[in-house]
Amino acid sequence: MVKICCIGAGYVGGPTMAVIALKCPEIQVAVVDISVPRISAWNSDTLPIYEPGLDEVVKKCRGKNLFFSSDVEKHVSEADIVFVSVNTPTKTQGLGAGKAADLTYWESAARMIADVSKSSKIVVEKSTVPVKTAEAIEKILTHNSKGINFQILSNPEFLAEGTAIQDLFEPDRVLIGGRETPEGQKAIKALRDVYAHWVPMDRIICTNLWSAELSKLAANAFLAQRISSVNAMSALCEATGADVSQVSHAVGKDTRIGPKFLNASVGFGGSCFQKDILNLVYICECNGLPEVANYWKQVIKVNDYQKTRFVNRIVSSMFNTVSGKKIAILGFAFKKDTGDTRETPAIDVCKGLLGDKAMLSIYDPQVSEEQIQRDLSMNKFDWDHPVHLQPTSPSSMKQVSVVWDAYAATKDAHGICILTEWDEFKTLDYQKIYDNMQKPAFVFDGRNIVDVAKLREIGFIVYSIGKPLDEWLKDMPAVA
Ligand SMILES: NC(=O)c1ccc[n+]([C@@H]2O[C@H](COP(=O)([O-])OP(=O)(O)OC[C@H]3O[C@@H](n4cnc5c(N)ncnc54)[C@H](O)[C@@H]3O)[C@@H](O)[C@H]2O)c1
Ligand SMILES: O=c1ccn([C@@H]2O[C@H](COP(=O)(O)OP(=O)(O)O[C@H]3O[C@H](CO)[C@@H](O)[C@H](O)[C@H]3O)[C@@H](O)[C@H]2O)c(=O)[nH]1
Repeated sequence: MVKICCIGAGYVGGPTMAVIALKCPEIQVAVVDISVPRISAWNSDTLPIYEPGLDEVVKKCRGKNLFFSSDVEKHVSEADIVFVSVNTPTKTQGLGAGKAADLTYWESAARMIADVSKSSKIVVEKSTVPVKTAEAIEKILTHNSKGINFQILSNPEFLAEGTAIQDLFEPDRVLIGGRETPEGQKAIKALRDVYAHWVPMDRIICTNLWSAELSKLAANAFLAQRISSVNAMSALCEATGADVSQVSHAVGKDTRIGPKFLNASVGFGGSCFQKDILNLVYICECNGLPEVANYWKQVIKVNDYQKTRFVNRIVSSMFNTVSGKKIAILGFAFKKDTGDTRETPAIDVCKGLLGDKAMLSIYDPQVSEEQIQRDLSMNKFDWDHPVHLQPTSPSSMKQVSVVWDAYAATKDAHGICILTEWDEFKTLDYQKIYDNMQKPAFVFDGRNIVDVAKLREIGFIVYSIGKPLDEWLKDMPAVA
């Protein structure tokens, strides 16, 4: 029986291994993590991450051919294939701080594999890593390997949170990079055989190691670049009276461009886009390519501009101050259908409003009060780390209250900011909300989900990103 072990039971390791276990009943899959609470949660009825469809998959396989354990060394030593799916956040200190990937977790996992292995293994990079990481990992493994053969493969993951199970069931592609030696090719085939249980062969792409590593960074950079492009257009739409949804629709109809990933928003978030682009920028700089680095840096700059622009719109619309005013924040997660808040634009928007002394009342159906308080008190990039590896929660902020209902959040508020596109925000009783708010009542829709005409009819002053401006906002500066 082939044995797989995955180091890192996070957003990638957990769902990916659960799907491999489901699709390959004859393979035994162990997911291990240094975090005992995280492993306990995977073994309980309340999984540590919220992901539609995940519960069902885990329940079908757990205890049969899928196991979650904190006995990392035992499972690694027994495995034929070891996936490494640990976090690779942005470095906060030292050389490359604020840009380069922090490979501390990766390196310690590699050293542990070298220490405990007694038989040959295929080691698979599942984490997103800088191009050429496999070379460094190879050195760590082979210098400690006591004659054991390790083959390194790069098999980056392309799932998106909120649709992880669907993405894993029907991936656009599976990418496997390996050495161009007979042993490397044999290792590629072994991993390809795992995915071939459910992924059509023409969707399994095999490349050299460096192409696979770089393709992951490139894919995220291209996706984020589309969002920054449409967000840049949204500012121009507001200045000219064009409607960004109409522009996106017209542009996306061109089959060379395509309709996906053209939704204007308050900015992209999530643990990947910013981190991976900063990493790409750093690699370009290290390779003497400042023009290429600056090109990609601009994607992040436009994203920061979009978040600042949104905050400035709120403050300038509300008589240039939100000091002491209650603002309802609807949605805190970086996108709908996840409880993940890493790099969520809500952190920057809330911090901007808190800087102007607003009183925030926050509601998100999947994010806990503890997480929100922690995010708002943390330094940039610290929130890239898993909760259990973050500094302990500082005392909670007095200007922030977290409530469990959109109606409680909006009661007596001066304004509402929609920061996550949860479906339930589309069907709220906005008349009831309006009746219970201070007047004039403002809605700032950072996700373009509300019916602007209907809300204006009720009496709201509405700002919706990239849409023709409300009379109220027309002569106010876009960036105060
Ligand atoms: N989140 C996503 O949607 C996504 C998608 C594709 C790729 N990725 C990439 O996958 C990687 C993992 O991301 P994630 O979101 O799953 O991270 P995560 O923080 O949710 O999970 C990583 C886990 O690794 C564990 N860990 C760290 N060092 C360890 C060690 N030495 N031994 C055992 N366990 C260890 C941590 O405790 C944590 O539970 C990152 O490189 C990320 O860029 C993420
Ligand atoms: O048209 C769009 C699409 C997305 N977003 C925002 O972009 C961010 C990222 O969304 P998404 O890409 O759907 O989620 P992630 O889970 O971050 O997935 C991305 O990052 C993963 C980690 O590398 C990759 O595996 C995925 O392929 C890639 O889509 C979120 O804040 C979205 O709200 C927009 O603002 N407009």
